[in-house]
Amino acid sequence: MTLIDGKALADKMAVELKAKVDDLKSAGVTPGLVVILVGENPASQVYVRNKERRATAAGFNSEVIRLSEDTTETALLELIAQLNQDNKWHGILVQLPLPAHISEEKILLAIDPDKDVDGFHPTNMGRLWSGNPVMIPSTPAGIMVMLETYGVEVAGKNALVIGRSNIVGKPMAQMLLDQHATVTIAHSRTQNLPELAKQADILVVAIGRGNFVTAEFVKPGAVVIDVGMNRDDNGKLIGDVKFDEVEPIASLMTPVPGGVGPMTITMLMEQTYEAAKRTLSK
Ligand SMILES: Nc1nc2c(c(=O)[nH]1)N[C@@H](CN(C=O)c1ccc(C(=O)N[C@@H](CCC(=O)O)C(=O)O)cc1)CN2
Ligand SMILES: [Mg+2]
Repeated sequence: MTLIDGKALADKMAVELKAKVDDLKSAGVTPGLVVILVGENPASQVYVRNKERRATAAGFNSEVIRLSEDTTETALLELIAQLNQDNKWHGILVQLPLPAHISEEKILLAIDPDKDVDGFHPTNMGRLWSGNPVMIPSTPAGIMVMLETYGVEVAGKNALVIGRSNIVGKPMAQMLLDQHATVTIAHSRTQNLPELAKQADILVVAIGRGNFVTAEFVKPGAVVIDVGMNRDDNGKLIGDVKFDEVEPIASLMTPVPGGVGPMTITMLMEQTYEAAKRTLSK
């Protein structure tokens, strides 16, 4: 089994991005990423800090707007409307999850689709599904880059995506389909899931249950991508795949941590850069 080193790939891409950003700056455009964080979710605080750090390291203009837990939906909508108008920002990102009193759907709909670096706006989801991707969700985008980098042939292969979220499962399925895989989407109510999974050449697991995928799910030689981030009873970070069991069966596999996660923020930076570059030709 070969381990897919997401961390090393992310670091390499960050170096290359810095050079591309320097060129873009010479042409008069500095990519700008603004991140909005509402509330005190500890994991979100870590992710947002990492985004800010990585944006600054890439040479972007970068700002984090931290709002209190009791921020109203109206206030957040007004802020987004302002940022949509501000040419300094090529990417606007609202960190999820939002507090329960704010509608995620309404907020995501308010972001200018051309600044929606997460690719969560229905316009961008529709662009992706109609074969004309512009801004795409960074987690599945990072997985596609990992597959390509590690020479995984996708065309004609059986790919099974376990999980149907808008953030990972659905866009992942479309990106694999776009590369001519035969794609199945499974989820918590799928019957005979181990049997189904055992037919997959490429297995992407984003179901959000620790150690869910065991040896009986995996075809010998399969490529196994683990999007899960769960805590075990001791507080240790674990994936959706039972690593020790699957490792002897798979040909290629992502670890948790150090696999899919680091590539997520890398792809966010790439998309912000691309959005900034597009303003040159406007
Ligand atoms: N607006 C968004 N909200 C959320 C997204 C998103 O893409 N856009 N995704 C997740 C959180 N997330 C980025 O925001 C994210 C999660 C995890 C990682 C990561 O690098 N994970 C590491 C482990 C980190 C740890 O030790 O806890 C890894 O897997 O190696 C990056 C980004 C939900 N919200
Ligand atoms: Mg993303």
